[in-house]
Amino acid sequence: MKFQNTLQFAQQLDKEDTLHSYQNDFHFPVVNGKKSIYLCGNSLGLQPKQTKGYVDDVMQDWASLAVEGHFYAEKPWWDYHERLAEPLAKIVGAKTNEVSVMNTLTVNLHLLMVSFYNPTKKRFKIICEEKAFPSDQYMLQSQLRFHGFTEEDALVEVKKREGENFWRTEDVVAKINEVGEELALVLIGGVNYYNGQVFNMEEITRAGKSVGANVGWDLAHAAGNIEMQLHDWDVDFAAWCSYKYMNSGPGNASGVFINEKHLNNPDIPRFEGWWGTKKETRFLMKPEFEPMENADAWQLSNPPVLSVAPYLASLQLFNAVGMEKIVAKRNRIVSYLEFVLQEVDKEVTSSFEIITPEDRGTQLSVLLHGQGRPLFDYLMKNGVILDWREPNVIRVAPAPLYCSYEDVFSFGQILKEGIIHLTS
Ligand SMILES: Cc1ncc(COP(=O)(O)O)c(C=O)c1O
Ligand SMILES: Nc1ccccc1C(=O)C[C@H](N)C(=O)O
Repeated sequence: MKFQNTLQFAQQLDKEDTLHSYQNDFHFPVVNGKKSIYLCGNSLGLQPKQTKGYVDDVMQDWASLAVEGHFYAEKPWWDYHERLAEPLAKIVGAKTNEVSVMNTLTVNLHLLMVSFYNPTKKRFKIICEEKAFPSDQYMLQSQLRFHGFTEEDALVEVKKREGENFWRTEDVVAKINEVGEELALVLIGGVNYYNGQVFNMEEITRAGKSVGANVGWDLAHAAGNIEMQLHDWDVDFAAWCSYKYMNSGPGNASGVFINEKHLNNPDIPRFEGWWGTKKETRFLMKPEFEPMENADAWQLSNPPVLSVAPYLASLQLFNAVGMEKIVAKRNRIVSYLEFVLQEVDKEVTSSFEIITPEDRGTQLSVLLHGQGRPLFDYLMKNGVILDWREPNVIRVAPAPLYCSYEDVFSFGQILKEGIIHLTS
């Protein structure tokens, strides 16, 4: 489709957009008395209007039932998290028994490494992407130290090529083959937080498995953003947070995927707690741990219901729409965003470049050579909410459920005004 950089054209795209009305289901921050243009769903998704009801229900049950709420609330708390597995499995391409919701992302990655990183003298190396999200770096470094290795010995980072802003799949695969029999684990962010690149998870997983390594993915920026088939790709494990594209609220519960083939395998080590033991016998308070037969075996504690409830609300919305429609809109709105940025670049003597490669989801990362931080500040002051990543990147992510083409057009106009304002 040939795009035009006019308000009328953007409004026409909105008219054709079957997801357009979903923006009314979200709360938007107001800046200067006006609804903001929210392009930051890759960091914190907006609050769906129906979420409060889900949380209020829990508060009400707590008030009126107190401890009885565990078993007699309308949605009893003791198995509240089970309601999330089916809708969530659809989003990440898993079987229902392979998915669970618990803890938070970094915690879950640590717990999953307990199960899937069991180094030996011969096979102990981990492959990750260079400049992974810092929490992932700290997690990997501390796991290595815990097992008696050092980063220098055991952490292999796949680099981008000189002068390029993205990773090449062939370089990841070549590194996997090079490390070969020494490779214990591949653990990469499925969508990179900085440049927005979508890794070829299927091919990289295949390569990792072919040399005998475990393969896991940090899907913080992937869940609710791209379509995945974790089960069919034979991924061993994955974890993601729910507060970005999945709109479940700040610091909220994380999702995990554990491949069915690893469930009920007594040889896989695991840190355990009472919510991982069989429901049927849990309250007999026996000393023996009898694992749940699904991914819930990794649960430690009784679910933080107030944090899981918003995730359920959000999943209900996601499933009502379906990932297929979300991805179709995402492709179009990101292409439109790219077009609008290119138009701005033509109209004013700016100097920025989009560093996100073609394999992308909802986010475009824009490297600013010129104005940098003042331009970002200008955008924020003028009602565009996006984010800044050191040293000089703004990340722009029009989440398909609540961003409109008009938002993208207006962003382009404000960006242009900002550049003119700062260079005049
Ligand atoms: C790729 C990635 N990994 C890890 C994290 C850390 O998540 P959390 O603070 O929820 O553990 C984030 C975002 O905060 C992230 O984007
Ligand atoms: N949870 C947060 C709390 C405070 C500040 C940022 C975050 C983020 O989530 C950052 C996000 N992971 C990112 O890709 O930038």
